[in-house]
Amino acid sequence: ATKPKLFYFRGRGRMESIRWLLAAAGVEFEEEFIETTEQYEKLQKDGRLLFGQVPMIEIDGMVLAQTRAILSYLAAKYDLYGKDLKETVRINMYTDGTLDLMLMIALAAFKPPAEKEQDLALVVKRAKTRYFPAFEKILKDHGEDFLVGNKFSWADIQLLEAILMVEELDASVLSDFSLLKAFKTRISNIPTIKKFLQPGSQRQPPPDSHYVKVVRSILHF
Ligand SMILES: CCCCC[C@H]1O[C@@H](O)C[C@@H]1SC[C@H](NC(=O)CC[C@H](N)C(=O)O)C(=O)NCC(=O)O
Repeated sequence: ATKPKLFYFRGRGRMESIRWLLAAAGVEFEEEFIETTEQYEKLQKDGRLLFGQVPMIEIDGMVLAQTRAILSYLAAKYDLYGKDLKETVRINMYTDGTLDLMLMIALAAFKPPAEKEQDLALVVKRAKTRYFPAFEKILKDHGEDFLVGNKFSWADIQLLEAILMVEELDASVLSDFSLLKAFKTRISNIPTIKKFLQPGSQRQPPPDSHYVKVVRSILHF
């Protein structure tokens, strides 16, 4: 069978959570990195970008857009989406939260230095006062190894991704969250994730000025 193919810039952005979900599910995927306006405009002209936007992924004979729609499809396809609707809605709540937090980081990369610093300080504050306390409580109340139904799900994958991303901004961010520290170790040791965390995997590095320049030049903003 042909592997899923991802179309995005050579960076994290909105595509990184899709890379994480595929990797955690043990699914090999290919990428076409959009580095020039010509590439982007060809995809648009060929009608392959629903709303003229990326992320776009080709999978199972479909051309999919919209990050959350893609993530939901993959979670369901690889049995990472709960055993019933009540578990699925919890997974959606948790992943909407971690996606909100990660998109704050992604967008900060495009701000001028002073504003970027303020935005990233706010990300760490939100993580420490809003998001991580919520997940610490969920783990405490639930008393299981995973966030939902004591089975590994998309919610666990994305929380680990968010924890690691915030730790890149402040390495001590989990100091007050002992259950999250244990969660991080546990989920990082899941073989498919452990492999994805090794150098040389398809995981993208934090956004740098080159990446910002390329995206700006392609999207003309
Ligand atoms: C470092 C991370 C990248 C930051 C920049 C990205 O975040 C977004 O704000 C823009 C890009 S991602 C690229 C952007 N894509 C989206 O905004 C998709 C939003 C959609 N709701 C989704 O979730 O997939 C894009 O194609 N824009 C062209 C344009 O709309 O005409």
